[in-house]
Amino acid sequence: MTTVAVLGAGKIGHTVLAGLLRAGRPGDTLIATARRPERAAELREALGVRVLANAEAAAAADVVVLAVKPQDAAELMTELAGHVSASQVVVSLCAGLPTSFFAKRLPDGTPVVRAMTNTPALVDEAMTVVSAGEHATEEHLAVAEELFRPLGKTLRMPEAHQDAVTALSGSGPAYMYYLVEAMTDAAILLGLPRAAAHDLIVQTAVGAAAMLRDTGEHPVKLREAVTSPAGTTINAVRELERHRVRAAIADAVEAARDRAREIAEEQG
Ligand SMILES: NC(=O)C1=CN([C@@H]2O[C@H](COP(=O)(O)OP(=O)(O)OC[C@H]3O[C@@H](n4cnc5c(N)ncnc54)[C@H](O)[C@@H]3O)[C@@H](O)[C@H]2O)C=CC1
Ligand SMILES: O=C(O)[C@@H]1CCC=N1
Repeated sequence: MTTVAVLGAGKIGHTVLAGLLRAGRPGDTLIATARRPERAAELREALGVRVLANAEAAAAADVVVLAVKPQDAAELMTELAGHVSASQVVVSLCAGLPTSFFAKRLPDGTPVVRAMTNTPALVDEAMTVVSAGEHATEEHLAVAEELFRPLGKTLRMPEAHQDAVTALSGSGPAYMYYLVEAMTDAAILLGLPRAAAHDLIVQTAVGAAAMLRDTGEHPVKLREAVTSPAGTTINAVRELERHRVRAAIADAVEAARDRAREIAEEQG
């Protein structure tokens, strides 16, 4: 079995490691790195994986997962100099950074896969999109897919789509939680107890998501089925349109995509 090192085991790195352990991967095939010694101790205790220095971790792994913030990636690559070779696969989770960012800092020919997952990996419901960099072959993409498959769904897309993917499914859970928060406020306005409102909204979100997934119906059809003539739902939909919520969502997703592009420019 391959050895996987997750460099920078913060929120998403920890989530990936925990998911792989849940899927039955032996702890001794996993390595984590952390900046602070307290974090390293936490990871050892919570996950039972090895926690090493970045260079040591990378050298010992077949698959090197980069899970630091994009702003910390260049420094990390300096630390890895001489410890990664073209026989390994580097999988970057860094928002915005193209595979070329890593390729020019790694030995010639090192395969780099750009991946974007999301936090529902915590409950094995992630959406992960993988894209091949210049030296990544079918085999390397398969390695990355195999890594993320236990955490939810995986999809291959050309790297050119990754900034849009980041804005959509990478950041997407935050938009869903924002909607839940807003609906909870609305429920409070209507006088519902907060705990009951939370349960109503969460089950409604879960039910609607299951309908989308299990029926395969177009969302418009599903919405129409809820919207009775001269009923209540159409009044709410009219307000959403009046407040230009559809346009606001388009602007929001575009702004996230633009930020991914900006990160790449800032980091060079
Ligand atoms: N949070 C999310 O939903 C998602 C995040 N990502 C990407 O994953 C990466 C990490 O994001 P988060 O986990 O949210 O951030 P985070 O800040 O929780 O995790 C990053 C971790 O890297 C550590 N770190 C930084 N430099 C290091 C170094 N040189 N050596 C060892 N550890 C180092 C930090 O101490 C921190 O614990 C980012 O590039 C982000 O774009 C990708 C998909 C989803
Ligand atoms: O907000 C961010 O930059 C990261 C990337 C996608 C989700 N979280």
